[in-house]
Amino acid sequence: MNKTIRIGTRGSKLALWQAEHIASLIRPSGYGTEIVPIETRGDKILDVSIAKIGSKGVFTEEIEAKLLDGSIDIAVHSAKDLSSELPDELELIAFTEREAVNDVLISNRPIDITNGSTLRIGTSATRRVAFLKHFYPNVQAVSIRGNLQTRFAKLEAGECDALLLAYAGVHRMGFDNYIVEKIPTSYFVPAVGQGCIAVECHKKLAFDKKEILERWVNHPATAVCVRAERAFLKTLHGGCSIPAFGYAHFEGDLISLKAGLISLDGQRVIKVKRSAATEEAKELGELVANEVLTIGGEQILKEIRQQLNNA
Ligand SMILES: NCc1[nH]cc(CCC(=O)O)c1CC(=O)O
Repeated sequence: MNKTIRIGTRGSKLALWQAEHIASLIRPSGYGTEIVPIETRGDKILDVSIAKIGSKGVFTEEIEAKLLDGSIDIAVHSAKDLSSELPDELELIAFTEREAVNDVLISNRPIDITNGSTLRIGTSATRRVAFLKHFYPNVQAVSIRGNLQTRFAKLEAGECDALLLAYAGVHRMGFDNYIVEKIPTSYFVPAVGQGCIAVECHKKLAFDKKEILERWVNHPATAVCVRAERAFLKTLHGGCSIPAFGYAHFEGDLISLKAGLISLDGQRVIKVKRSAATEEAKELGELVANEVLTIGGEQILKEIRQQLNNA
């Protein structure tokens, strides 16, 4: 029996860290691991914002091709970067235990975001730009792309006064010392899947390997929450380029999901919070999404599609 799990991943430092983390969870099982770095379209195109090149699969297509042809066993992704719809032959088999899901403000000097008339905050995620406009109308959002190291270099070079990033990535890359503020999830709701690492595989992956992943890598409580969030996103037909947000966590025995949409100008926030039993995670996501669509989300999505087409 072949007892080596071949792990496909993007080649960025964060992606390699995540793949290495998955390998470290697999290792105690007795199975070996091999990491296979794969370059994606999203890694090559650095000068246009992701929203404009069309988000669908830019960081995953080449990796999924290798899952389909069997040259890797699993692919490791930030759960956040995964499109809500996978190719039919593939599935998500494991989600790692989630750490802090917050966004954080990063700088090399003290920053007061509430007094931000002259602050330039580097970010390119549509959700963060819209939330900045909504909660901190005085700050200026400047588009900063590239991997985390590139973004830090741009901060150091003075292209912005601070960066707005996911805590998870900052922490994994060892940049904790630069965190000047942890922004509460109570109002700055994270992106779907933020802080969680997802493992994707072929539905026909060998049974023993599937069992290893389910037993040693998957964290059931996180998995059920992220599945609720992803059901929400799927019902909106959204990828990572729409300003949707969604965060589920346990409140006692129930999953509580807070999710919604924000208009690109930050003017309108549609937010719904509901809870359900764990067996109903998927239905919870769908229910919340349909409610968001009904109370104004449909209109926001329509406007966003028009604006992205015209950009
Ligand atoms: N969109 C890029 C991306 N994808 C995953 C992470 C960090 C890790 C995570 O959120 O799980 C980041 C960087 C960021 O948003 O700051």
